[in-house]
Amino acid sequence: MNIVPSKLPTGHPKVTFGKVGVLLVNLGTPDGTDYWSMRRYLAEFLSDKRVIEWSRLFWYPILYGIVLNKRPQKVGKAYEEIWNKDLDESYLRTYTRSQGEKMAERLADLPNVVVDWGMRYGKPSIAERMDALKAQGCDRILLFPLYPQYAAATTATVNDKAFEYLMKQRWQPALRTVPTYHDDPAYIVALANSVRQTLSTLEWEPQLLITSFHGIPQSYFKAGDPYHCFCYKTARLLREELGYTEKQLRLTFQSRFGPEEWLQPYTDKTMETLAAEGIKRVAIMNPGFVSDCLETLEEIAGEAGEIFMHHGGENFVHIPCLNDSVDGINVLETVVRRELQGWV
Ligand SMILES: C=CC1=C(C)c2cc3[nH]c(cc4nc(cc5[nH]c(cc1n2)c(C)c5CCC(=O)O)C(CCC(=O)O)=C4C)c(C)c3C=C
Ligand SMILES: [Fe+2]
Ligand SMILES: [Fe+2]
Repeated sequence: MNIVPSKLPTGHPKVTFGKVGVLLVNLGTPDGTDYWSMRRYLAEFLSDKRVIEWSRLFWYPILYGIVLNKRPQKVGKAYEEIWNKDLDESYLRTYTRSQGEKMAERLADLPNVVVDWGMRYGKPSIAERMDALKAQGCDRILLFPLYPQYAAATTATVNDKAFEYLMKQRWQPALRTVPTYHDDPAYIVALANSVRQTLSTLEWEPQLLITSFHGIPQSYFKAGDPYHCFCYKTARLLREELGYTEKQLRLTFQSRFGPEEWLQPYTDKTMETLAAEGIKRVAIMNPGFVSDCLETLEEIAGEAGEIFMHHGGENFVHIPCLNDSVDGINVLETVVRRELQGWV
């Protein structure tokens, strides 16, 4: 409920309150595939201390001297291959917007709840959308980093950014952050349904299902990041839900960046050796990604498939992420309604 401005004493600043905001936040994405858009995006992303933990004194000369000169062109070409040409944006932004819109429809029975969406890097920024929620009278905000498996490089940096915004506010909204939901039954069932759905369209049967998660450096894992265990738990629960044996489902880690050792087994290396093991029909999915994006469409559906076929594979299918499917929104709605308890 908002105080009607006409009832306020003369000279009293306008006050709005009484609503609850739900802010969905994904990683982010460049505004375009050109050099400068890519460079701006990568500079913001790769100067985040939660993403690259090396000392700034060591990392910045490499970032500004080498990475930001070469990588924008290379990665821009990869983005071009998976760009949503209809809306002139990446699919990550298309799906995140659609998730926000569909979530708002699902929560229509809660008239005091306002749903919005934003990105950790690039636009729309977390600060911009938190400002917009406040302006609409949200004095409580549920912040939902869209990562089923908590990691410092993803969930924590979204939370950091929201708290950084709060540091500058005179009237801070109360903030709740959504915890890891890697073992939520709604999430596991939705993943299993997506596997069954894709496999039902095939004329062949996979010998192996690979669950490929984004990796993190080994050093982050050794420093206590729980991400590794959360990925393994998701994969185990999915295997049990599907009724597969341990041989029928394998977990791998993708998207290595830089010279460090990352979590293993690596997805690309695994794809090279499967056929030699006698595994020639493979399905692969990315349970850690709420939306399809560069890392799933280009690196897995594209590159990983090519590696597999080049090394003797015969059949390959990529199972899409949950995206804005009915099941995908069911998962997000289940988590949001649970975390809103006591506020609505
Ligand atoms: C050290 C670098 C990186 C860490 C650690 C990292 C962790 C991490 N990332 C995701 C999800 C996504 N990453 C995406 C792209 C991407 N990731 C890195 C680096 C690290 N990620 C880079 C440099 C990039 C940009 C592309 C590139 O230059 O290779 C994306 C896709 C964004 C898109 O617009 O499509 C996602 C999503 C997770 C879940 C994670 C750790 C758990
Ligand atoms: Fe990443
Ligand atoms: Fe673990």
